[in-house]
Amino acid sequence: MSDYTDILFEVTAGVARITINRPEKYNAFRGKTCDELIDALHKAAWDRSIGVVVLTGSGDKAFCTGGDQSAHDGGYDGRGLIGLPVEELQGLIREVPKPVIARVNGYAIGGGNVLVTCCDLAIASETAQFGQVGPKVGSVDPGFGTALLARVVGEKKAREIWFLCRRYTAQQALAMGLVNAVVPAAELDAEVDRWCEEIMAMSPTALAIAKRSFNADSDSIRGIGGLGMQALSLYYGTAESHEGVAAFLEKRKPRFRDVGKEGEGK
Ligand SMILES: CC(C)(COP(=O)(O)OP(=O)(O)OC[C@H]1O[C@@H](n2cnc3c(N)ncnc32)[C@H](O)[C@@H]1OP(=O)(O)O)[C@@H](O)C(=O)NCCC(=O)NCCSC(=O)CCC(=O)c1ccccc1C(=O)O
Repeated sequence: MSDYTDILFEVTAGVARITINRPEKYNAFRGKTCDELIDALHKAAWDRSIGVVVLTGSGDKAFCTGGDQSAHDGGYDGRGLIGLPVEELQGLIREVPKPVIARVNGYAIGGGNVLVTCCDLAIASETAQFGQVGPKVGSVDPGFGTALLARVVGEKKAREIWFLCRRYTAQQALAMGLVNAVVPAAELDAEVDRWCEEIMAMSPTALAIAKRSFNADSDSIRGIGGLGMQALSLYYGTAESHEGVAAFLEKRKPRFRDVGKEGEGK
């Protein structure tokens, strides 16, 4: 695969930059977007001339806002259990044997926030906003999105993020350890370049070993994610989940408690 439609892929001075290029959808991903991201990450992973991967979104509104709700009809439009190979994508960000930096240029919401969580490092513009919205739109990311987030920001904060679906500023994300640095929007690229240059001066093998050893401690979460996706595919078939997607698309508040009785937690 090389003729990408949903992403951009460029390599400069050992840095692979992968950009989700769907600004009209606030860089939400559909099945094809995930497949292209997976393909580009594989390329970057095994090219020895590449030392760092930068993941970002195009434009200045959004880094990524998760699954494309307009491509969601009781499941998304691609392959896998829920029509989006997100667990493969998230796992691959962790498997790439070099640092992956999230360059967060705007909203990192839902699955976008999960991508930030999975990246090794994250650098945000002052205008970035973070949060999970699953319980508001009839979804959840029950793997790295929950359990790894808890490792990153702490159990109480992660539960707050998921249970209340609030939005957090870049400074709040910095304070909770979700990002490494916050800079004015105009300085984002220069800051990311600085971090990449420093990394490029390091031993690639030492970095790869360090990354894998960090991962070893949290790799069991991948199994939880697989189990969770199996449950999510059943949840997507319920009236409760359909109500969340419909409410988002119709720009109204969801009425979860008025719909069918299939789900738990009523
Ligand atoms: C991102 C917002 C907070 C922006 O809010 P606001 O500034 O008020 O602008 P809006 O008018 O809401 O949006 C502008 C414009 O963009 C469109 N848009 C935004 N996000 C999406 C999206 N995800 N899909 C499709 N379109 C989107 C929006 O419709 C507007 O278009 P107009 O044509 O101008 O009307 C806000 O938009 C927001 O909260 N978006 C919700 C994003 C969302 O629902 N994401 C999916 C979340 S599901 C989840 O979190 C589960 C977690 C997960 O990771 C996962 C796991 C397994 C499978 C899938 C997922 C997954 O992410 O879906």
